[in-house]
Amino acid sequence: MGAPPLLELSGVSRVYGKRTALATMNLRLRSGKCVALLGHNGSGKSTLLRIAAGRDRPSTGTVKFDGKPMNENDPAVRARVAVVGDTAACYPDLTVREHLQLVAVAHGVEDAGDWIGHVLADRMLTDHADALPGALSSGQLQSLLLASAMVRPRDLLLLDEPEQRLDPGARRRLADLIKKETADGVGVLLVTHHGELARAVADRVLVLSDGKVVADGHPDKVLATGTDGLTWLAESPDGAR
Ligand SMILES: Nc1ncnc2c1ncn2[C@@H]1O[C@H](COP(=O)(O)OP(=O)(O)OP(=O)(O)O)[C@@H](O)[C@H]1O
Repeated sequence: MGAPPLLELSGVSRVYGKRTALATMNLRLRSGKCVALLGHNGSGKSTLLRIAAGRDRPSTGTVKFDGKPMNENDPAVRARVAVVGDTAACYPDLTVREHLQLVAVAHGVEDAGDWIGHVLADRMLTDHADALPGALSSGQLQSLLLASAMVRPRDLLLLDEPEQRLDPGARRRLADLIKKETADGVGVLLVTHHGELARAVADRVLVLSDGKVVADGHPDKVLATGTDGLTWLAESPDGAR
């Protein structure tokens, strides 16, 4: 029997009161692959990502990480799953470098100094290494969140709109980062509003609309070029290409 998928959602749905945020769906992610989730505001992308991270429980269905039920509180899960969310959780009195040192220490990474230096340079934060979060621009803060995920071990990387607030150059570096992650064998689940980013990095794209999967396949099949650049098929009223 082959290895189980890194992440497997089976029959997962999420209902809040009377609202179905996520209709029943299945998703498998293998190591070294990137699945991108696209869709309008409120279509259920972040709900799915939170469930995948074990931060929220599905109303139905199961979530397995490496063949075992996903449990965010399991130390093995916390050691192997990195999440870059949409909220900037920084300590106001720790510098950029101290944040990265803290994450490295918390995850048992020894002698992280050189690697932290590399990550700082990679995210264009070297000149801001000694700055407090309050002195960073919003794009630099987003880069710090990404850098925090890079200084710790990970087999699964969950990214919720990581392109937010990044300029085109920083978005290109983000695409390079995601491609390097998958090349290193990390499985990446990417929530994004950016079709170009999804096309650049994803092996598969899922489009959600009102909590339902309305398109699923290779980026070239799912993503079409619209008047304002890449858009997704489901955006056209009749779903036609
Ligand atoms: N804790 C909650 N309680 C009630 N409803 C919620 C909760 N979280 C999300 N929802 C609802 O579930 C639906 C899906 O929300 P979700 O945040 O997953 O959308 P999204 O696709 O990530 O949107 P965006 O692109 O705006 O980030 C929305 O209608 C939202 O209002």
